[in-house]
Amino acid sequence: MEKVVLVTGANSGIGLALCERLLTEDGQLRLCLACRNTQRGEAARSALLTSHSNAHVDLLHLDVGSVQSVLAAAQEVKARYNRIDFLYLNAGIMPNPHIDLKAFFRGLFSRNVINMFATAEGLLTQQDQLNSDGLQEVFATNLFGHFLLIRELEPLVCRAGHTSRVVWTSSSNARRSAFSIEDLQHRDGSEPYSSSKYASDMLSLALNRHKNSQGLFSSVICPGLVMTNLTYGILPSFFWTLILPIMWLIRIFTNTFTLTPHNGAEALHWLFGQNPESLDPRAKYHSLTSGLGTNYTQARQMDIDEEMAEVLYSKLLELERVVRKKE
Ligand SMILES: NC(=O)C1=CN([C@@H]2O[C@H](COP(=O)(O)OP(=O)(O)OC[C@H]3O[C@@H](n4cnc5c(N)ncnc54)[C@H](OP(=O)(O)O)[C@@H]3O)[C@@H](O)[C@H]2O)C=CC1
Ligand SMILES: CC(C)=CCC[C@@H](C)[C@H]1CC[C@H]2C3=C(CC[C@]12C)[C@@]1(C)CCC(=O)[C@@H](C)[C@@H]1CC3
Repeated sequence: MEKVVLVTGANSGIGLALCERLLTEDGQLRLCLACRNTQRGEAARSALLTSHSNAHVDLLHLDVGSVQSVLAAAQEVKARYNRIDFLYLNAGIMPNPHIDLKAFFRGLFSRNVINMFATAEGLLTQQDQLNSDGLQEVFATNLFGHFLLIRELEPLVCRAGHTSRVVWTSSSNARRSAFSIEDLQHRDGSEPYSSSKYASDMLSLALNRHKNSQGLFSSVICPGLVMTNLTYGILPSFFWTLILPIMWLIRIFTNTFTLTPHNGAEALHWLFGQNPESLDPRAKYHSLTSGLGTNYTQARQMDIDEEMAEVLYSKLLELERVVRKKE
């Protein structure tokens, strides 16, 4: 039976590389590229069909940062497919990033240097804003839109006698200290990206608790540091060009500099071949690349408070009720 796979943020970076790898692995797939920009989505679809001419690749208009778009896209998915085997929740943003250069140079000469390059802890802040639904944009895009999508697609992913999978593209930048259960949307802080990624780690755990019995299994991954539109937005492009040789050098010392979207998609691709019952719901699966360029996936335990994950889950359900009422 052909598998149905939906990928959000599929038109570039890690999402597009994942699609390429999945089609190479399984030519029978029905792949749905969920993209907010139809032109960019069409370009990605054409590129995939150039290398996989017999593949089934569909396009879906989806802006995960908009409640109305998520509801409309979910209706469309339910009309097109009768089940979803894999839901890759990969779309993500980091708007207006700011690097603390002082902290960077301090970190460079400290014992924490490897961790700093792997997680960017203490280096990055962002400026977030409200979207047209009155939600914080980073929270709405990286977390809530995806949550709403899962809820809407429950008839296709929670089916008796059938297993479906949700995979979140999280980050090693996810940090417990950046998240507050009193301020889910991170209105008052300056690390909305870290907060939203930590929330996705918790939500994955809660989804497993609530939905495993209905055949839905959730996992989280970190792609490592990958050169994509997201990272190019952090520093001016001439700077990246300048330091790129240094970055390839750093790769000798840390396996988290995966650098290419193909390498970054390793854990996403690896999960595709795994039996969900063999996975650890408390683990984050990291894409890693050795100094010699070999890709592999490693499970690392997440720093998660199960009780807080439950509270987050119920708060998201409550917010869902509120936004549905508005709609
Ligand atoms: N690059 C890295 O080092 C790391 C990335 N990640 C995560 O990987 C994921 C993929 O990012 P990456 O490939 O790096 O960056 P890209 O910017 O290349 O990809 C992000 C994708 O998400 C899409 N997207 C953004 N906002 C929305 C939206 N509102 N609705 C629908 N799609 C949207 C983008 O579409 P569009 O082209 O229209 O903008 C794009 O296709 C993100 O979740 C990111 O947080 C995690 C750790 C490290
Ligand atoms: C390599 C040199 C000499 C300088 C680059 C310094 C920073 C720009 C760089 C160091 C660690 C990086 C990093 C990320 C962005 C760029 C850095 C801060 C991320 C935050 C990108 C998005 C993610 O989700 C994280 C996993 C990355 C963690 C490391």
